[in-house]
Amino acid sequence: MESKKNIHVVGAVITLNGKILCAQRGFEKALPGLWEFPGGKIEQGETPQSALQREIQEEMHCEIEIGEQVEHTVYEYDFGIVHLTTFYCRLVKGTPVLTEHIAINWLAPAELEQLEWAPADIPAIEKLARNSEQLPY
Ligand SMILES: Nc1nc2c([nH]c(=O)n2[C@H]2C[C@H](O)[C@@H](COP(=O)(O)OP(=O)(O)OP(=O)(O)O)O2)c(=O)[nH]1
Repeated sequence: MESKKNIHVVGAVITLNGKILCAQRGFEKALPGLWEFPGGKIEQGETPQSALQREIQEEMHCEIEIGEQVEHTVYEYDFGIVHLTTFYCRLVKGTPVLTEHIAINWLAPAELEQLEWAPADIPAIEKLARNSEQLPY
C-alpha cells in the first residue's frame, strides 16, 4: 500500500479583545468551506514560527507576535496526514484582510463550536472553548 504524505502545518490563533480570528476555506479547495486558523505548510528550512509569520504576512497582510502553543494534532485525511500545530498570536502591525479565504470572523471562545471546522482543528477548538477565560492577549 502506498503511504500517505505527511504535511506539516502551522495555524495562528490570533486573539484580540477576547475574540479569535477564524477563516473559511474556499469551496474549490480541499476541505471546501470548512473553517480553519490562518496559516499553512512549513517549508524547508523554516521553523514553525517563521513559517507562521510568513503565512500570516502573505495571507492576511499583517504582522504577528507568536506566543505559546495551543495544540498539536495529527489527522489523516484522504489527501495526506496533516500535522497541525497551533499557536496563540498577537497582532503587532496591520489588520487582517481577506485574500485566500472567503470569509473571516472574530468569535468568542464559547462561540467557536458553532462553525464547521476542519477535522484536524477540533482538539484545538475544544481546548479553546473550555479555557475561554484564559486568552493571553
Ligand atoms: N492553514 C490551515 N490549514 C489547515 C488547518 N487545519 C487543517 O486541516 N489544515 C490543512 C488544510 C491544508 O490541507 C493544509 C494547509 O496547507 P495550505 O494552507 O498550504 O493548503 P491549501 O489547501 O490552502 O493549499 P494547497 O495545498 O492547495 O497549496 O492543512 C488550519 O487550521 N489552518
